[in-house]
Amino acid sequence: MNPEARTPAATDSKSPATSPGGETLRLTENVKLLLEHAAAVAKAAEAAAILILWPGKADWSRVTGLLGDQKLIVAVDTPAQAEPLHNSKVHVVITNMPESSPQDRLAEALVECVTEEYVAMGNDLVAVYGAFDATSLDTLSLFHLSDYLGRLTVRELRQLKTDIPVETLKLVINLAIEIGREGREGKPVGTIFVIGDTRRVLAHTRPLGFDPVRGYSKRERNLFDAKVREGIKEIAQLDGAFIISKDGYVVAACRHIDCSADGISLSKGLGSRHWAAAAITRRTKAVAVCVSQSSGTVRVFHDGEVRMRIEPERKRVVVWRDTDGNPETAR
Ligand SMILES: Nc1ncnc2c1ncn2[C@@H]1O[C@H](COP(=O)(O)OP(=O)(O)OP(=O)(O)O)[C@@H](O)[C@H]1O
Repeated sequence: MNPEARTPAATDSKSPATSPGGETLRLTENVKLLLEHAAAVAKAAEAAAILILWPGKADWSRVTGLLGDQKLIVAVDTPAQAEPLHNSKVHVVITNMPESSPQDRLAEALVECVTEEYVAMGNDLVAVYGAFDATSLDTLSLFHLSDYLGRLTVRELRQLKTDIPVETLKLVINLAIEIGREGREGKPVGTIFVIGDTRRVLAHTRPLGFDPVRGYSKRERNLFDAKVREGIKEIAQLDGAFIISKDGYVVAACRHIDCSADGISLSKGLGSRHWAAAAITRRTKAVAVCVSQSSGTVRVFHDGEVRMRIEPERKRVVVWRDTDGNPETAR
């Protein structure tokens, strides 16, 4: 049956009724058809779950009835909207982006589904959301999560508005993720990579002692070479930051960043390494990639702000907004 063949006004009189932001989802004939089709697609694709992007109220027991035995995840926009769902059988993710487009909220919800471990990166997932009509559900999509989230990561990198090639950013971020996950000889390692605008970056930093990459040829400092990356993992145990050119060469290592943190606000709990990473990207056009020694988390800074956050066990799962907690003002 074609859902489009039904009129949008064909409502189910037994359904409660409101829409996103507090109203109730009306289980119209079209919405019921969409949900039944979502269940059929999920079954055929062996999807791990069905995600419904609906921040308002709904009769979730009726919705789950329409979905059969499929796992249901509901994406809401705020913790307050999640509250009434806590005692129900549905899983909940919070986007924290009530003002954003349905597509951006969906992208965030997909990341949260993996981050909350409701589904795995290798799974397929069916999403139902209101792409065209925010007051209802009108669209059904099937995602292979690892492909989709990988593409989103690149899209997010492209949005950084920097002249640093995405390939260099990806390379350094992947290296940072590996350092955060593996550490060195069983010990956690933290470090900073400052990429691009190298002349100005060098002017805002000073050597902490001897520079372990000094005297090496350009070829021996090329991060696109796997052997060079292995060497950098060794040096990452030392204090200070790596300075990387936009084409992926290590220009200097073990540099102390001397930058004022004026005008910067970061989440509570982030220490001097992260403040230094934020500050250098506010004073220059560089992008900084910071690995936390205490958690293994990788954060990407640009223009003084956290633009991406990657948790250690969840390679390629990116949280775009810094949701560590309440922002702390510059100190
Ligand atoms: N301005 C700086 N430039 C370069 N490296 C720095 C700077 N400030 C701190 N670091 C490095 O960060 C290390 C850890 O500092 P701190 O614990 O305050 O940072 P943090 O942000 O909490 O990071 P982590 O999560 O890695 O502990 C220091 O020992 C030093 O090696």
